[in-house]
Amino acid sequence: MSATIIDGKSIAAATQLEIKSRVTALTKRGIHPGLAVILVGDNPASHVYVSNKVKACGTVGMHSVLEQYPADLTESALLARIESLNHDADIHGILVQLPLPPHINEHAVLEAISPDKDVDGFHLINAGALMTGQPRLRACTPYGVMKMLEYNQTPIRGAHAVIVGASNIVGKPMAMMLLQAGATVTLCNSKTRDLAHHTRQADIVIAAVGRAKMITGDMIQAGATVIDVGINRDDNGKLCGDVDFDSVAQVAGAISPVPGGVGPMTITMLLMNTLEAAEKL
Ligand SMILES: Nc1nc2c(c(=O)[nH]1)N[C@@H](CN(C=O)c1ccc(C(=O)N[C@@H](CCC(=O)O)C(=O)O)cc1)CN2
Repeated sequence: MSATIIDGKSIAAATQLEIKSRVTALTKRGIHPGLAVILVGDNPASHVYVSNKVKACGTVGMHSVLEQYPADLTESALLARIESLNHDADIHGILVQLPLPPHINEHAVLEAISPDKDVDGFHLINAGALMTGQPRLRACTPYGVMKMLEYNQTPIRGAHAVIVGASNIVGKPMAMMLLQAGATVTLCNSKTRDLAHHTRQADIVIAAVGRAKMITGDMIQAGATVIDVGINRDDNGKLCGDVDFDSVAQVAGAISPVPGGVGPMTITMLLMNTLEAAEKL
């Protein structure tokens, strides 16, 4: 293996130290940043993610509340709860864990969160602000990827970045952040013809397509930086990303692992957004 490992766990720990000192300073001024996390239903992975988010709040000295509701919670009851949190002075960030049960309209829920407390950065106002180059609260996963590229000192201005996966929560905001930082961006999707033709031209590859190990070493330019956003299980049930780590690490200049890469940064940037929302007060 020749690639440098971009260690999300240690970048997350360093970033959390910075967040902690800003939380302490803000608390001394009488504002104690607070996050409300809402979980509807019993998706086992979501349970792990929300409890890790609440635990991380404790690590940096933030106030948090975890609200868990059964899968048959009505959409109107959820909207009413969000409206009440929008007016709660102790809460600076509101997060509704996705996915939601199918009977609840995800768009309606995300738009119900006050844009000033939308620490996921999914509200139309925050997505639009990012798109027009005036970022407010940013989507946590791509925000975390930007931090990882910064720590790795990956040149972005003038680089060609290829993103595989065009979701609203990762691919599209990722494209906007890289564009804003001066990259030339190619945004691929599941129907892109000859995907390898695109990825082979990239200085930076962001894999966020949700298919285990689909980006292989022969698809990567020598020396490229490869960030793996995927969270999948391989045939043996082992956690893996969208990148075939062993073959890609032979050719890439730098690579992020799964686990221990983007995941811990997603949670850390949620803390950063909550802090920034409280600081804006
Ligand atoms: N409201 C939101 N819902 C979802 C988001 C989101 O950003 N906001 N993203 C994903 C899930 N997610 C955060 O919620 C998330 C996924 C994975 C990790 C993580 O730390 N993964 C670890 C591995 C964990 C494991 O062992 O299973 C890693 O990669 O090291 C953090 C957050 C969908 N929903």
